[in-house]
Amino acid sequence: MPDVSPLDAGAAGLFGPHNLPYGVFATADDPGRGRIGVRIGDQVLDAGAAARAVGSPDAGLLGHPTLGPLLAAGRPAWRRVRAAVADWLTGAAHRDAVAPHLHPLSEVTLRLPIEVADYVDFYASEHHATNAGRLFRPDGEALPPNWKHLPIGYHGRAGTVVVSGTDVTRPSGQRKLPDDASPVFASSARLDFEAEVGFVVGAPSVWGEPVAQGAFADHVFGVCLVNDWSARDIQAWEYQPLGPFLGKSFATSVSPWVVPLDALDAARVAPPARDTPLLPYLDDADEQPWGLDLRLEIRINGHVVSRPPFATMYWTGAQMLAHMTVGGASLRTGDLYASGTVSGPRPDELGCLLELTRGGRTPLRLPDGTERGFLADGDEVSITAWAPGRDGTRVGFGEVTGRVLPAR
Ligand SMILES: O=C(O)/C=C/C(=O)CC(=O)CC(=O)O
Ligand SMILES: [Ca+2]
Ligand SMILES: [Mg+2]
Repeated sequence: MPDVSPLDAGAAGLFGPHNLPYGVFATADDPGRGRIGVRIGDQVLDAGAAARAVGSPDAGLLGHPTLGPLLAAGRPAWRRVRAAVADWLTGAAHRDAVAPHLHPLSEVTLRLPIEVADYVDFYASEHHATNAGRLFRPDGEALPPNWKHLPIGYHGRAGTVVVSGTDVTRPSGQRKLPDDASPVFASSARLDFEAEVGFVVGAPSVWGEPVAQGAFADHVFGVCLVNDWSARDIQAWEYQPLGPFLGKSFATSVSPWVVPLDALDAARVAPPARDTPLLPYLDDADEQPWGLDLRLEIRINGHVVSRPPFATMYWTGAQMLAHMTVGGASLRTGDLYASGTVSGPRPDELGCLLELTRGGRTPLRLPDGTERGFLADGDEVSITAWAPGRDGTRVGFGEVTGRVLPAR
C-alpha cells in the first residue's frame, strides 16, 4: 500500500476546536503530577490551570490528576465543560489568560487517560468474525449460531490496559499445535495485534437496571483507539469452551486521547443492513443510528498494512452497551469496552495479522523486503484514525502504538 495517507495532510486540522479530546499528561519539570489535558493542534491545554486562570466554576472538576471526576459528572457537565474549553481557546476574552497553560505536545508525557474499571472486548465485525471463525474452526460454521442475535463479548483484564507508547513483552505460555501430542511451555510464536475502537464509560448506572440503547450518550463519554494484543497460539489452545484468557490478558494498548461523543455528530451513520430480526432491547430500527464512520489505519514499522473501516461494524456501541447491561450488570466510571477487531470486506481492510496473512500462511511483505506471518521482536504497531467532523473538518484520534520486546 502507498505510505501516503490522508492522516499526514494537515495534522493540526485533525485537532481543531471541533475535536478537543481529553487526556492526562505530565511535564518534564513536574513529572510526578498528572493533569487533565485537552489537545488543540500540536499543543496540550492544562485544563485545570486554565480553568483556575479564568475563574471557571469547573476548576474543581478539571483540577484532578485523572479524568474520573469529570467522567462521573455526566452529560450536562461534559457539554458545559466542552463549550467552555472551546470558548477559552477561540474567544478573545480568555485567550491571554489561558495561553500560558498551553504546552507543546512534544514536551509532555501522555499517560493512561482513565483508571480502567472493568474491561470488555466484543466481536462486532461480521467480516472479522467470519474470517477468524474459518481460521480457528475450519470444520465448523464460520459464524456461530448466536452471532447475529447478540453482540458476543468476553470480560478482559482491566489492570493490563496500558497507554500508547508502552513496550509490550512477548508473552510465554502453553501452546499445542493440532498434531502435537502434548502442550509445550514457550514464548508465543504467533503474536498479533487487533485494531479496535474503545468506548469509555463516564456516568455509572444502577446495579440491576439495564441501560437502554437510547441512554448510550448519557453514559458513554467518548471513544479511543485500542490494540488488543493477541497470542494466537496460546489463544487457540486455551480458549474452548470459556473464551480468551491468557492469550489476550498480557497487554491491551489504548490511545492517550478520548474523543468526546459530542465531537462525532457528523460521523454518525446507519449500521449495515441486518438480515436477522433482533430482540427488542437490541433492535435499533427506531433509534438514531450509532454506526460511526471512523477510518482506521494500521502501520507496522511505519508501513501502512491496512485501512479498516469502522462503519462496516455489524453491532453499534449502543447495542453493545444495552447487551452488556441487560442482565442488570452495572456500569462504573472508567469502564472500557472495545468493539472487537475492525475488519472491512476487502483484503486491505483487515484488522489483524491472523486475517491479513491467513493464519501465517501468506506472509505480508513489508517495503523493507522482510516478511511477517506474525509479529517479530522489535516490531512497532501503530493504529491511527480519523472521522468526518462538522463543516468538512476531520476529527483525529491520534494513535495507539506499541513495540514488541523479546520474551523474558
Ligand atoms: O473466533 C475466535 O475464536 C476469536 C477471535 C478473536 O480473537 C476475537 C476477539 O478478541 C474479539 C475481536 O477482537 O473481535
Ligand atoms: Ca479483540
Ligand atoms: Mg488484550
